[in-house]
Amino acid sequence: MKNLKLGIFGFGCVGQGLYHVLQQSNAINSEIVKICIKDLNKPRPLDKSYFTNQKDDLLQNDDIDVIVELIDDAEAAFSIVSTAMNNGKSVVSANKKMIAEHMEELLALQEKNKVSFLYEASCCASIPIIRNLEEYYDNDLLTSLEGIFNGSTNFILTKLLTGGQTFDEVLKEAQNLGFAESDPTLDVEGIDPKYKLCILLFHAFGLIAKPDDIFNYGISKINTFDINYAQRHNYSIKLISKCRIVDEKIEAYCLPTFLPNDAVLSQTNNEYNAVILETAFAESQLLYGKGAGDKPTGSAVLSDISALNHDYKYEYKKNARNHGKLALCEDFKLRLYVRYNDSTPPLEDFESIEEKYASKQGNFLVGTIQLKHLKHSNWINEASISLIVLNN
Ligand SMILES: NC(=O)C1=CN([C@@H]2O[C@H](COP(=O)(O)OP(=O)(O)OC[C@H]3O[C@@H](n4cnc5c(N)ncnc54)[C@H](OP(=O)(O)O)[C@@H]3O)[C@@H](O)[C@H]2O)C=CC1
Ligand SMILES: N[C@@H](CC=O)C(=O)O
Repeated sequence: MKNLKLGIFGFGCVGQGLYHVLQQSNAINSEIVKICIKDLNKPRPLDKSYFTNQKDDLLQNDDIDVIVELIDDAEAAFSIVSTAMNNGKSVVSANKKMIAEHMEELLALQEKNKVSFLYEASCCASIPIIRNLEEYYDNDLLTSLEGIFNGSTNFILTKLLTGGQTFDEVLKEAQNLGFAESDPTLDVEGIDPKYKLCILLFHAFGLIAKPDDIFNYGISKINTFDINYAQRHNYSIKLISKCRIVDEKIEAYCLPTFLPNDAVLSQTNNEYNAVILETAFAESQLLYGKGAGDKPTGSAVLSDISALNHDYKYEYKKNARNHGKLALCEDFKLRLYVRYNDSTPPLEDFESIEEKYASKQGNFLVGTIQLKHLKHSNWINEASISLIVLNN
């Protein structure tokens, strides 16, 4: 077995999680050579000699074979990862924003430099979804992939539905536990799970989608009125990311969704994530595990480092096979609950309205709308509007 020499960028939640996991695992032979962080004055649980704030101490260091990128700044991460690959080093990353925004450049860098770039931890943290999509679901029978791809929002929704705490209190708890992004807007507005959806869409179907092309709506406007609606109907509320192939087109979105309490995804609580895959013959399959947190995420990073010991690379076979054949589409229907306090949303945007309710506490309608009308409307951004998908 090789003795991999690691240069780690970032020693926050995930960096420290990886350190603990590496200490406790004897499955791989690796050594941390240096750790690059921003602030040299922060107290650290390791000897000072490990740390530097000079990226070239790692990137230009011939003793380092593998760069492990675990920082919270996507643009700095892209520069680090690009330089590392151009210097012939393999890279492991957990940075979904950077990967979703730069997928094409990252593919070219791997190709040009003949290095490996692995990022299992970027999607649903501890759930081994990317390598499964690459290896096990390497066929044309996968038709859809959906699930809960964000630990912080699932933690918040679980606590809000249980009652007793405000949105801000639960968000703070998710931040203290290390689940939330440094900018938690990425979590609560459904942007972080959309980045993950872009990555998984690529590994599932070979389509590179830009984050801006996929519609997302967050959970920040969900209030007691919506929670009461869910409880009256025996529903949970989950932030669902979904993509599926219909007639060589891909329908994809990330939206809060009411689900019956006995649905599999309703049983996925707190920081747990779940992915449901639909295939032609195996039918429905479920992957479940912690979607955020130090050691669960560190464990996925460890698995990538271990894969490098065996010279593992993603082959992106579906990209080669489906290149140019599939495209995102926006003309599909959603059954939607819309809660509003002030003015009624423009009813002409809807194909049909099946229920309209008004009271002193709040108003809602249930209707069917095409994604293209929803995505391009302005009224959905009003502070008093909340959107939640209702499954049939
Ligand atoms: N937290 C989680 O549960 C998960 C996080 N991720 C992803 O992992 C990555 C890291 O997240 P997390 O550990 O939570 O973040 P933290 O905020 O806890 O830690 C970030 C670390 O990055 C360092 N850093 C920031 N910018 C630079 C830079 N330019 N050069 C060197 N070091 C830098 C910081 O240094 P300093 O210590 O000096 O401030 C800090 O050590 C992110 O991309 C995140 O999206 C993925 C899955 C799960
Ligand atoms: N902020 C993210 C961390 C893991 O990707 C989340 O809450 O899921």
